[in-house]
Amino acid sequence: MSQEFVLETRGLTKEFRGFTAVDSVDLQVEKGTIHALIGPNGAGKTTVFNLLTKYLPPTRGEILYQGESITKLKSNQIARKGLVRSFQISAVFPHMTVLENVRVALQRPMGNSFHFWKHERVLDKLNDRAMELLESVGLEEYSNTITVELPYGRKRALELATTLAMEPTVMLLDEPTQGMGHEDVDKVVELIRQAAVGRTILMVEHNLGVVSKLCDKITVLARGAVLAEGDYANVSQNPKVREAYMGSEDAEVKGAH
Ligand SMILES: Nc1ncnc2c1ncn2[C@@H]1O[C@H](COP(=O)(O)OP(=O)(O)OP(=O)(O)O)[C@@H](O)[C@H]1O
Repeated sequence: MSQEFVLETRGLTKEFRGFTAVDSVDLQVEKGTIHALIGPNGAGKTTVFNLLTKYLPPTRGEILYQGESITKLKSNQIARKGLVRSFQISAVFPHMTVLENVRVALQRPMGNSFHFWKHERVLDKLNDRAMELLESVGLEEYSNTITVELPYGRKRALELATTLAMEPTVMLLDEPTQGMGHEDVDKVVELIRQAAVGRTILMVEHNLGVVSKLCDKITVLARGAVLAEGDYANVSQNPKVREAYMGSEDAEVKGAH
């Protein structure tokens, strides 16, 4: 048992009809850290995330969470154990208000999310907690806004609030700053930093500036395998990493400053 690692993969492999998208990946995520999974397009990052959150079954290998094998568990089972993925496509209900979305998320751990419309009064009791969560992501003034009307960056903040409602121990963030302008990126970086207090975060992130600011440890994937690992300074100087990113050194330098 490796207690120091809250999340670990051993020989994790995914083949799609003979094509190896994830190749014997040994990932070790230390408790209390913000860990990034980076790599060029097609490196296998999304597939690793899909394996970790059980959207896909692995071809081979093992996944351990808090020292226990979760290889055979389902998505909802691991979410209940505290391994929760955020920033998924449509993680929120667009036609509910912002507050309603958080209340629904607060109901999820209780396993009765499908009956939320029947218990309006019960849900009202959750308002305080929901407002607290909205405050924690700076959305209190948007509580009565219909979610579809939220600006993009705010929608992401709401997704973070709905994830926090599930009281995750480990949060998996899938490209949290994707498609955002500078200002929103800075806000989300700050939110992630706050959300990371007392938790562990594993994130796939293309913006290397964000990675350099936030992450304690970086695992670089290339062609499905781990190419390098370390802190940003280490990894960004690694010639193998620079080569794998071919021509994107510019982006790296720009992104980091
Ligand atoms: N369901 C699938 N069937 C076949 N091949 C797949 C499938 N999913 C992913 N792949 C292939 O596996 C490889 C890894 O893809 P993946 O999406 O995990 O990479 P990524 O690092 O997330 O890329 P990006 O940065 O572009 O999102 C790619 O070559 C992709 O075409």
